[in-house]
Amino acid sequence: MKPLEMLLRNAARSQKKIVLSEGADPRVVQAAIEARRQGIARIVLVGREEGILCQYAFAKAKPDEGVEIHNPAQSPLLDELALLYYELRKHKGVPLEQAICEARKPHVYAALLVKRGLADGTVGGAVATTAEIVRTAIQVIGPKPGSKLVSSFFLMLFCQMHHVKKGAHIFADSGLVVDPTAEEMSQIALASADSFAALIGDVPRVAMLSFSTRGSANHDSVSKVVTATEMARAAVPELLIDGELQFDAAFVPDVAASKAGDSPLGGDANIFIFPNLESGNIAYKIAQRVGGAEAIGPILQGLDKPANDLSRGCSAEDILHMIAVTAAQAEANQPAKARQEEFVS
Ligand SMILES: CC(C)(COP(=O)(O)OP(=O)(O)OC[C@H]1O[C@@H](n2cnc3c(N)ncnc32)[C@H](O)[C@@H]1OP(=O)(O)O)[C@@H](O)C(=O)NCCC(=O)NCCS
Ligand SMILES: CC(=O)OP(=O)(O)O
Repeated sequence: MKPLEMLLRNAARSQKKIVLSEGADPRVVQAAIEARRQGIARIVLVGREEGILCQYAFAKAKPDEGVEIHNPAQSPLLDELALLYYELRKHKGVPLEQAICEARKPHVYAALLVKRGLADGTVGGAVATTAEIVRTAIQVIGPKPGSKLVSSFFLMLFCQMHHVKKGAHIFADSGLVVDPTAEEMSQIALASADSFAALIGDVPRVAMLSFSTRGSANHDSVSKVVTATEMARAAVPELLIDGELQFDAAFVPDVAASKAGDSPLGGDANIFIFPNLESGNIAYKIAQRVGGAEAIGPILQGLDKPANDLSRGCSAEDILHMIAVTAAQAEANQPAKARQEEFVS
């Protein structure tokens, strides 16, 4: 089964409640309509009710029983959520009055719903910038126990006729950590390997990318990638990882054979870790816009609960796919015991 079909089918099975913080955006409403039509998730749309219903009317549709509309300013949950925000941020000197203002902001309200356990995950960023969405996710939902670094990745689906290699790949970090240290780059690699296994169910094969292969160039930024690879290998010896490699040596078996004949990846990596956000962000947009890859992201990893971003250039279909990914992350997060109880009841 194709990775996207698998994600959509698994989302439909789990019936998670996903909050869309930009509820009145026409692409968001289209995605909500399609998510309900395909039975992928229950949806909370955050925003002014008139604006949201207006978009439904344009689309000649009406919200069904699986859709809730929350206007933060009029929500009966506002006081409780503002208090929760205050508790989370008072150690940073945030006063209660400011907490109330913050909780009225749609993306903050959405993250608070997830933090409070009233929804399973949130998606925003069709309008807001990545910095706004990510800062809120980090401050409200927070890193999961044992994880210091929150990072992001794109699920890149190669499924066009011209794609010689088809299937799911990860590009990271293409959205969040601007200039990772070697240690941070190794953490991004390990988190991406876990995300790939959880979402796609395949064995991760990680390439640590550079403009150099096996010492063909000399520079501090090359040394960083070599050190990051060693750190990741030391932390998880069984992980299939190699670096420093150029993209062709990581992706094309013939080139791998000539440039890095000893590479355990053999030019068949499925996870590509970039040395910085410049290369990661530019690469995903070129692969998407020139190469015709389907790009789902930025998907955040290392958070306690799912909160995901979008590119402002996204389509309704991109948002639909992100709803499915968010549901899959929520399902993967859920302890096995809780899943069993849900299954029995
Ligand atoms: C994510 C981002 C907004 C954080 O930057 P910032 O808000 O200036 O960071 P700050 O240093 O002020 O940190 C804000 C909070 O987040 C925490 N934080 C920042 N980055 C973090 C990370 N990667 N993991 C975990 N925590 C992080 C800080 O510890 C701080 O916590 P606190 O408020 O409780 O003290 C920043 O990394 C960024 O702008 N990234 C690029 C986003 C972007 O434009 N991408 C391109 C398009 S996709
Ligand atoms: C991920 C990303 O690049 O987001 P945007 O296009 O909104 O800047």
